[in-house]
Amino acid sequence: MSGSGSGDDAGEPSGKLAELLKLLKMNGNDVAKLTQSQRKEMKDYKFWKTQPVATFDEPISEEGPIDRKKTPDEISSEPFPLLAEFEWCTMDVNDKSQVEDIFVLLNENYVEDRDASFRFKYTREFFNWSLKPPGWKKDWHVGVRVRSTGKLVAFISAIPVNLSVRGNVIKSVEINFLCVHKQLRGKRLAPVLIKEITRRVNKCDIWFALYTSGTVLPSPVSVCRYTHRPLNWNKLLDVGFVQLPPGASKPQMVANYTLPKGPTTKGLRPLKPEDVEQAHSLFEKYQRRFDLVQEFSKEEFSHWFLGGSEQMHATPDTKVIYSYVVENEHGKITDFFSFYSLPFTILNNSVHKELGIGYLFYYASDADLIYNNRFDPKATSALKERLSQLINDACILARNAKMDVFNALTSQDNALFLEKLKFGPGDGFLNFYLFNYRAFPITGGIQDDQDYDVKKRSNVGVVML
Ligand SMILES: CCCCCCCCCCCCCC(=O)SCCNC(=O)CCNC(=O)[C@H](O)C(C)(C)COP(=O)(O)OP(=O)(O)OC[C@H]1O[C@@H](n2cnc3c(N)ncnc32)[C@H](O)[C@@H]1OP(=O)(O)O
Repeated sequence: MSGSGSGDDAGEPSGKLAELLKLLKMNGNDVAKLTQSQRKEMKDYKFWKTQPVATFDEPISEEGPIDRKKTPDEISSEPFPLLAEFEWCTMDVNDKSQVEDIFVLLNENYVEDRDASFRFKYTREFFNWSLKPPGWKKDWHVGVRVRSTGKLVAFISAIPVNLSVRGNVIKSVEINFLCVHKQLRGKRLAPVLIKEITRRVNKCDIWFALYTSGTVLPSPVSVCRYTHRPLNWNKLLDVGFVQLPPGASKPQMVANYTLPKGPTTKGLRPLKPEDVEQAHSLFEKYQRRFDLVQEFSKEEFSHWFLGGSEQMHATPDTKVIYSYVVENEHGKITDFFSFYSLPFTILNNSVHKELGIGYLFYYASDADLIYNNRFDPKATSALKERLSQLINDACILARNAKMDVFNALTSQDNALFLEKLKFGPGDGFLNFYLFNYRAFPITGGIQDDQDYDVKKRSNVGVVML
C-alpha cells in the first residue's frame, strides 16, 4: 500500500485497492498531492489566488459571501476562449452516444491505479442518477472536444443544490466530474473549465458552489478521511487488493470479516415511493444537527433515494442506489439508510472481471432525536447502538448485492460505528470547499493524529459522489 507501509495487520485494504481508493477524486496520479503538507504557498496557486475562495489560515470573523453581490447581466454571454484546436460542447446526457463519450473519458482518465489494471466502471445509469437531479440543466454539463475529430477531451458538471451552512440557506451548485484527458494535463485547461462553468452558473443568478477534492486547494472548510470495510476478503486478496497480514491465516481473515447471511433489524425493508413523506421528514430532522447540509425537497429526496423509475426496475447490473427504511409495528419509519454502487472494472485478470464497491450515502435515525444535545452521553450511546446495527445491515445488503468492499467517510455521525464495524482507515482524505463563501471550519470526524474523532464526530452532513 503506497504511502501507508506494507504492514497490514488490521487487514485493511492495501496495495491496489488502497491506491485506487486514495486516488479517488484526487488530482492526476500524483499520490503525494493528497497530503496536507503538499499545499503550496498561496502565491503559487496561480489560478486559485484569483478566485473568490478563502485563503489558507485566513482569520475568519464572519461567515458569508466573499465577492460583492453581482447580477447575471454583468456576466459575459460569450464562452471563455479556447485554443483554436478545441471547441466547447454542451453534453446531452439524454443522448446515448454523448453519455458514452463522457463515460469513456472518465473511465479512461478520471482515476486509475498506476499499472492501469483497474478502472471505474461508470455507466449510463450512474450518470442518469448523478447528473440529472430535479432542476438539472443541460448547459451545466460542459465538455471540450477536439475540433477536427470531435473527441471529448475534458468535462465538468454542475447540479443545483440548496446548501445550508450553519442554518444560512445558500442557493448553490455542486461541481463534480472535472476531468482533463491525460495527454492534455498541465496545460491550464482545468482553470478554463472552471471559469466556464462559473460563467454558466452565474448567468442563472447562482453565485456559490460546493465541491470536494483529494487535492489541497485554498482552502478546505472541512477534511474527512476515507474508510473501507472489506466484504469479500478472499476476492480482495485474489485481485491483489489486500495482503495477508504477517502471522494471520486466510481463514482467520475471512472469519474476521464474515457477516450474517441477511440483515438483522426488525422492520427493515427497501424504501418505497409511499414512504417519501415520512422518510423525508425524519431525514430533515436528523440532518439539522450538521453545519453543512444540502436541503432536499421531497422531489430531490425521491430522486436521490429512489432513483426514478429506471432505478426502481433496475437489475443488479444497472442498480446504482440502494435505500432502506425501518418501519416499526405502528407503521412509523424510525430509520433510513442508503448506499450507492460504483464498481471497478478489473483488467487483465482471468478470473475476476469486476470489483463491486458500495459507498455509504445518507442515513437518518430517530434514536437520539428526543435529546436536545446530540453529544449527551445517553444520546450518543443510543445513536451508536442503532447506527452500528443499521450500517452493519447496510454492509450485509451490500455484500448480498455482490459488492466486495464498502466505503464510508468520517463525515456525519460515522465515527460512532466505523471501528466497531471494522471499517479500516484509508490513506485518502477528502477536502470540502465552498466557492465564494467564507465559513468557519467544520469538523470532519478526524482528530489531529487523523484517527476517528469519536467524541466530536463530524458536522459535515453532505455526501458528494
Ligand atoms: C458559482 C459557481 C462556481 C462553480 C465553480 C466552483 C469551483 C469548482 C472547482 C472544481 C471542483 C472539481 C471537483 C472535482 O471534480 S474533483 C475531481 C478532479 N478530477 C480528477 O482528479 C481526475 C483526474 N485529474 C484530472 O483530470 C486533472 O488532473 C484535473 C482536471 C483535475 C486538473 O487538470 P490538470 O492537472 O491538467 O491541471 P491544469 O494545468 O489544467 O490546471 C492546473 C490548475 O488546476 C488546479 N486544480 C488541479 N486539480 C484541481 C481540482 N481537483 N479542483 C480544482 N482545481 C484543481 C491546480 O491547483 C492548478 O491551479 P493553481 O494551483 O495554479 O491555482
